[in-house]
Amino acid sequence: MTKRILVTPGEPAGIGPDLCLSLAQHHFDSEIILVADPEMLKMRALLLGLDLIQLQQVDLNSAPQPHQPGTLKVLPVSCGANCEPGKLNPQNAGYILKTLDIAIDACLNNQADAVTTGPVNKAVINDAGIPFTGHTEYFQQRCHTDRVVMMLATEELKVALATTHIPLRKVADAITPELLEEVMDVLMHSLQTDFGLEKPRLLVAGLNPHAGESGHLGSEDEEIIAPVIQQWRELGFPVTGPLPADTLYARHWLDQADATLAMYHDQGLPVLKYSGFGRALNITLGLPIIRTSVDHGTALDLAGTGHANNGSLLVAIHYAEKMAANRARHAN
Ligand SMILES: NC(=O)C1=CN([C@@H]2O[C@H](COP(=O)(O)OP(=O)(O)OC[C@H]3O[C@@H](n4cnc5c(N)ncnc54)[C@H](O)[C@@H]3O)[C@@H](O)[C@H]2O)C=CC1
Ligand SMILES: NCC(=O)COP(=O)(O)O
Repeated sequence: MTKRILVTPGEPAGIGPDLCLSLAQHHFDSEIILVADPEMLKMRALLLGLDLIQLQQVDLNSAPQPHQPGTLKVLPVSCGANCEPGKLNPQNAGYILKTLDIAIDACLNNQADAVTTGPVNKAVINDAGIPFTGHTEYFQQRCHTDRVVMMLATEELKVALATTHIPLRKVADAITPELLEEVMDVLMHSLQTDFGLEKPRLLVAGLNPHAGESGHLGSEDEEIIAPVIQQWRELGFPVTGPLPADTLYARHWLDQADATLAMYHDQGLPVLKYSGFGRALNITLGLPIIRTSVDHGTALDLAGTGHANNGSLLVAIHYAEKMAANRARHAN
């Protein structure tokens, strides 16, 4: 059956709208629907010389039809405020969150099979007076899910994160046995069900330099991370660590693993972006719905220029399609 994927362009001043417009030129087996302001899209299309694309308004009660190149389906949501490429406007924060809410609700109500999100600027949403740390936490909250895990992935490397958008100063306190147990549960379950890895080979990074150097450079590695790893090893899973993060991301170790778990955002993601920026996707594991996303930010400098690369958005949509088909197979 044809799947329905909702795509939110994210920050309207960024490259999200440009990338979404580029989808008209691609083939998808599923139905692709942008949840966005059609007027904003038309203005961006004009700027980019893509104004021949037919924008078709849809509602979610119709049966999904495969994507037709040259056309784009749009579920209309009005920006309500001025929107210039490259210029953030806090007055559009409500619009951005509304597109996410519509997409989340449609998935929760089984009117759509997955949502793929474009990048948002977290600061401008906060500047509008709305506390917002990221899609990951927003989807967790809106789906009433106790624990989710952020994972960025390419064909060759999967990097999951134990903590997401918190200040570095708070990371060590956040690494508790309870957190790690929950993160490992979500991660291992998703690697098994969504990625078909029966016994995932996982490398877990330590928190401190040299994984604590036997306790001389911090106690978290031995006292908190190692016992959680041991629990999984006793269940027969090939989980290795805590490894010094610099060693873990060396080819020697990665060649023996299906996935890696980093303790914080900037421990794992620079490696992923160095090796695969532009062809990676971001997935929120543990949600009742499917959410994939791009591996990059709003790139305000490129909005409206035609120089933004849509590789990651294509990967994120294709992966959402794959996950939706997988879940439908499991459900039958
Ligand atoms: N999924 C999301 O919503 C994400 C949002 N962000 C947000 O994006 C904002 C800007 O973040 P930055 O760290 O500056 O990262 P960024 O990814 O927006 O930009 C970093 C550099 O990469 C380039 N770049 C980014 N995407 C590109 C693309 N598709 N094609 C070609 N070049 C591209 C940019 O021009 C810039 O030089 C922040 O507010 C951050 O919170 C960042 C990552 C993910
Ligand atoms: N660096 C990836 C990132 O921060 C994405 O955050 P989110 O908005 O997907 O939660």
